[in-house]
Amino acid sequence: MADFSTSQAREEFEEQKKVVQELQDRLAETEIKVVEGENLRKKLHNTILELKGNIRVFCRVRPLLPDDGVGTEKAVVSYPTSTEALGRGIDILQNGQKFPFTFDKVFSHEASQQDVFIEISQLVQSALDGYKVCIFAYGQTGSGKTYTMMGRPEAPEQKGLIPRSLEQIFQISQSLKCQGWKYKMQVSMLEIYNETIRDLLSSNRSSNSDLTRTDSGTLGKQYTIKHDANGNTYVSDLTIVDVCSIKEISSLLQQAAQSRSVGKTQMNEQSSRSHFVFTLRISGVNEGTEQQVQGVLNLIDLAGSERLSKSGATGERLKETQAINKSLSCLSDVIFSLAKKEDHIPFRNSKLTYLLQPCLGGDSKTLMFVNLSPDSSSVGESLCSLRFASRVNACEIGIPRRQTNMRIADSRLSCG
Ligand SMILES: Nc1ncnc2c1ncn2[C@@H]1O[C@H](COP(=O)(O)OP(=O)(O)OP(=O)(O)O)[C@@H](O)[C@H]1O
Repeated sequence: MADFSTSQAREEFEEQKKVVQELQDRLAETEIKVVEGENLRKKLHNTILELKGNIRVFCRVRPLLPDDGVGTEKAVVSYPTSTEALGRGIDILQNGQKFPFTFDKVFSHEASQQDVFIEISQLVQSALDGYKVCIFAYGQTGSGKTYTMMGRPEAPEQKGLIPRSLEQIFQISQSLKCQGWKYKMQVSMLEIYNETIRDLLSSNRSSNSDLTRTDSGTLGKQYTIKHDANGNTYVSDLTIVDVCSIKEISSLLQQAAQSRSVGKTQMNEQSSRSHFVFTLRISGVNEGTEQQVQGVLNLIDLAGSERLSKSGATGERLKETQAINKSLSCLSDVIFSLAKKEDHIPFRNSKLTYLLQPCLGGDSKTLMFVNLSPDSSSVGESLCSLRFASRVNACEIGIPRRQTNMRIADSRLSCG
């Protein structure tokens, strides 16, 4: 009797074990399918957006910082969990009222630099395939634009999108060598400060910060923005440096960081008061197939978008804030005109919009980050930024075009 019940129990146990194993296998299969499904969703989503020609918008909320002050930690930001809005929605609470927004992607304060980079790495890679790519960060002072774009280069896991993108580009260009591809890379870096372009890689810039704050760039240099028929942008007299390695770019980034104007406002100790534009031009030639590609990667850290009343700026700082507000309001004029499909788009109204013309009005793949501070005292600014970002997201700028041709056809054309 005892033997019978033991063997029955063993059989039941074996049966249960089989069921558990089957369930585990099915779970593993489903998990793989979910990952595959998510990858497919991302790919289709990207394709749809490319076909629609919209500017993509990613939103990123930074963590609360000790400097944010006591009483500002009240939760004003939340993330909807519904299937449609998961990972794409953000709700802002102001005076008991909830304001919902949806973007292509929303990163909470928990997102790491790597999490953010994974989402843009495909876009970065397309610069190597011959596309013009433009990524810019918009948001109030201290909301995490520079952290997102540059990060803290001294800590590897906190490196931002610029160093990560460049590392990826160099890695992939190396691995494409065996397929016959050779790439030439050129870097330029500029800032727009009080409506004046400054060359951040010029070797003969004045080191006197007061002088450089008020002069019109490096002496005798014009820095005129020009667009050619292919939608490529050039800035006259701007230093362009050939680069062969990530190490070379890193030292150029350091040089540029030292040259950047930084000032103090009530909102951020080390507030960057200028728009920073990093440009990498990529020319690729395939020795085997004679194919040529020309891509551009523009990475832009805009100056803080806070309103005058909040920044507490006076004197020189007030002038800067007014200039920043002017160029950012020109940017929003351009965005609104594009959204309304007006015949005339006022690109020429500011240096920033004229420089960005091919990214905003042309055939680039453009992505905007809207950065937010999570503290309750920033809720008004956050709403302004999110409303602007929603308009940007709705803008159709055209279908991205790849700049590629055959070397033979090219040389015939130039001979003829
Ligand atoms: N995701 C994040 N994780 C950790 N710290 C962050 C994050 N985002 C921003 N910070 C920190 O918050 C502070 C302000 O960020 P940051 O300087 O990037 O703001 P900003 O928007 O670029 O300001 P500005 O307009 O003055 O350039 C910095 O100390 C930065 O290191």
